[in-house]
Amino acid sequence: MAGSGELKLLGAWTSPFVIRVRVVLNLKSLPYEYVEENLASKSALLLGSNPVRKSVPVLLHGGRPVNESQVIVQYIDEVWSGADRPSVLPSDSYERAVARFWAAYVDDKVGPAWLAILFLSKTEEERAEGVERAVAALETLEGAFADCTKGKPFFGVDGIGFVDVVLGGYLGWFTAIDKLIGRRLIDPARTPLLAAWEQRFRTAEAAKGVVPNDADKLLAFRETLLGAPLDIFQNRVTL
Ligand SMILES: N[C@@H](CCC(=O)N[C@@H](CS)C(=O)NCC(=O)O)C(=O)O
Repeated sequence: MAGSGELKLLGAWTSPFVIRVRVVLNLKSLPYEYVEENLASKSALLLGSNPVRKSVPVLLHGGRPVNESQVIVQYIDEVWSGADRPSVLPSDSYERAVARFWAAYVDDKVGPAWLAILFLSKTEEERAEGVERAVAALETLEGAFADCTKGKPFFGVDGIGFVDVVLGGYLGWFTAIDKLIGRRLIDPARTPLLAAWEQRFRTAEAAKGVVPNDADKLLAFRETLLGAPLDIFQNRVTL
């Protein structure tokens, strides 16, 4: 098994993409050095490690960078496998393909809606439209959850898995959205299975201290971003 003494994660505390990696590092009980990046003034290490995207997360393993959160999660799962390290992806090839499909769906559908609601909508109507798009994607995921889990608590085979961490990374910002719109984005009436899943994920040991739950702090952070002419989001978002 590869050594774990040389892991460094470049991140940002609010980033859904960073959070999913941290949850997996916790699940695997891997010690790592966490470096909080200021995305308005990126470090030379970040720019040198991820020159193409210049984004977080970046995982440095023995000094070598791995980029893109879903790639990082799969890398960690492959390198640190075995009986003492719970697997995030299923061992069965077909089930693995299904998990990858739904993880991609989350970032294709929930990700842009999240950005629209919090950062890109200019009017109440545009925000409401973003909320509806998010809820529609969550309804589709509700069906996937029922199909994939057949009564189990998480998408993963034996606990928190790939789709769980990919979707769970957004839950911090969902807390802020809940406060902004005055109701739960993961609506217990429309998506009861996911609403129960949300509570389980938030309280899981691996998510504690990693998934933010302070809506006011997140909304204050959002205000600073909205007030700054940063290119943090518009580069990669297709609405
Ligand atoms: N697809 C990427 C998205 C990463 C991403 O968008 N990170 C944001 C923070 S939430 C970032 O670093 N933005 C800075 C920039 O793009 O300049 C991943 O999954 O890792």
